[in-house]
Amino acid sequence: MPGELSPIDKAKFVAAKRACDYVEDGMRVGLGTGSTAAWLVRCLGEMVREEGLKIRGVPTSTRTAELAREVGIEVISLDEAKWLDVTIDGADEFDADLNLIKGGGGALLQEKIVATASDQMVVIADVGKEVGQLGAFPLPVEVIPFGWQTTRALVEETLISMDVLGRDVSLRMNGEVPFVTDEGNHILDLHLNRIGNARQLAMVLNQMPGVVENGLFIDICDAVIIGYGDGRVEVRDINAGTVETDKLDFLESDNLFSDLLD
Ligand SMILES: O=C[C@H](O)[C@H](O)[C@H](O)COP(=O)(O)O
Repeated sequence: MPGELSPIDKAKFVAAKRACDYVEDGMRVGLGTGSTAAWLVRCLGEMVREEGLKIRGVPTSTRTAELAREVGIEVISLDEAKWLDVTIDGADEFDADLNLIKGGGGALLQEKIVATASDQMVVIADVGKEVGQLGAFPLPVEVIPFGWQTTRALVEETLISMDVLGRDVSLRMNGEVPFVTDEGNHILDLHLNRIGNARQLAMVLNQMPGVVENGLFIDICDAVIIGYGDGRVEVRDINAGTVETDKLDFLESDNLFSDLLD
C-alpha cells in the first residue's frame, strides 16, 4: 500500500511511473540500473502484462536483465537493437544543465553506451539528487584490473595538476575484495567535493591508459523527471534548448502503488 512506501521510495516510484509516458508500443527501450530504474522496469513490466504493451528492452546490467525478464519484458542485446528510441535510467547527481554523475551501482559503462545509442535519454530521480555543482557524490571511474594501482596514481597526479579540490581516490570494495563490474573491471571512486569543469575532467580521465569510462554524463541527458516524497513529479526537458517545468500530481492515484507492491 502507498502508506508503506518511504517518502524516498514514493519519490522514485512516481518519477518512474511518469517516465512510462515516454514509452510507446513497438519501442526499443534502454533500461537503466539502480533502485529508481528498478521501479521503472516493474512499471513497464506491469504495462506489458496488463495492457499488452509491446517493447523490447536493452538492460544496462545483469541485475536489470534479470528483473526485466522476471516482470515479462522481452530482453534483447544492444547489438540486436542497434539503436534505441529511449533510455530511462537513474542518476546519482544531476545539475541545472542536466549533466550527471552516474555509476553508484557500478553500471556506468553499459549505461553510457546504451544512453548514447538512444534518440533520447530520460533520467528519473528523487529530488535529493539535484545539485548546484556536481561532485559531492564520489565520481566513479571504471578501470581495468591490470595495473589498477598505477592507473590510480596517474589519476591522482592528474587531479593535482588540474588543481582539483579533494583528491582522495579509493578502490571500490565488495566486502574484503575489490568490486568487479559486469565487464570484469574495477571502480575507482574520486572524492572531489566539487567538480569545477566537468566536461574537461570527463575528457581528461578517458584519455588515461587503464581508464575505461567515467561516470560523468555530459550533454547526454535530454530530460530529468524529479519525484518528490509527497507524490508530485516535475519534468525538466532540455530538448528545446530551455529548461521547462511541469508539475503533475500523483496524490489522487494512490492505487497506482498497490499492484506493484503486491
Ligand atoms: O551504476 C548505477 C547507476 O548509475 C544508477 O543509476 C545510479 O547509481 C542511481 O541509482 P539509484 O537509483 O539506486 O539511486
